[in-house]
Amino acid sequence: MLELRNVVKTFGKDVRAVDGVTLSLERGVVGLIGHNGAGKTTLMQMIATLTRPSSGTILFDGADIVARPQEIRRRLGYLPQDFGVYPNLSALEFMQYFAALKGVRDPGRIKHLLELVNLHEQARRPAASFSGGMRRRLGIAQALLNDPDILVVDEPTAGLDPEERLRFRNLLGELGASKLVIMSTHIVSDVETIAARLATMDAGRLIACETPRTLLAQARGRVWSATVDAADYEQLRARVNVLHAQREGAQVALRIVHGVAPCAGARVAEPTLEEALMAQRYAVKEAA
Ligand SMILES: Nc1ncnc2c1ncn2[C@@H]1O[C@H](COP(=O)(O)OP(=O)(O)OP(=O)(O)O)[C@@H](O)[C@H]1O
Repeated sequence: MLELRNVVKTFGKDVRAVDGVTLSLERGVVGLIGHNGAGKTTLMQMIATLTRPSSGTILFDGADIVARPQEIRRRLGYLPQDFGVYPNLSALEFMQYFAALKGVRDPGRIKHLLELVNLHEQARRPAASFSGGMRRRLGIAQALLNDPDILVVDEPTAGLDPEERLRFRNLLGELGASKLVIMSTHIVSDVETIAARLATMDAGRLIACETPRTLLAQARGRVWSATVDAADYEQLRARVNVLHAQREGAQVALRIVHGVAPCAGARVAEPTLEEALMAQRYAVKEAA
């Protein structure tokens, strides 16, 4: 469906925001994970045809989207990181406004989408009174007006409370059954139950794009739990990658990623997905 071949985006002489990304994506939710500045937004903006690659190719169902951006625009929904609503418009008016801009004439579609994002009961309230989560759900509803095949959402869960997060996650998971949904986030738990694949980026590069199952399998045997004396902790920390440390009186309970047992008494632990991603990051760094 979507194919990126050696995509590069540079800003000025020094910044390689996206550095040679090659990636092939089909239907389902893809979580795009990376630290601040990893290149997620730039990559998504190129897919959304809001900025052009400096080099490389992006194909959507075989069509080059740089040469023919309309091929993907017709079938794309995009929710930018800094999505804003018009405070004086109600949710219904907002949707009517965007439906008119996008040439969507079916009023039933607006009703359906407001129900889908669970805003139908607040449809006549001005958006100024909406919470962050409600605003973002309205953003998803407008991105779905044209019934897109590909939905690109840039950090939609930032600043949401746990309940809104869960609601949003479930909504994107449902949409992933019939569409390619690309969602960037810093927070692994936002995508771990819904993502078919996790694409990790670091300094513009794609580290890997794997299923959660593969990531966990790769990390198995490399994540350890251990409890050490606080006095030994500093020394150990200088030698191995510590994922988590919790002080318990004179001792420290640790989760560690390491190829072999990191210290006496360490036990192999079942990795969480977040730990598996960190283990992958360390493995790439060590190989470099
Ligand atoms: N218009 C621009 N001009 C110059 N540099 C830019 C521009 N846009 C992005 N960058 C730089 O490119 C790099 C990647 O930025 P990008 O916003 O894509 O990262 P990100 O992973 O989305 O980060 P965040 O999680 O903070 O949104 C950063 O070093 C950023 O400063």
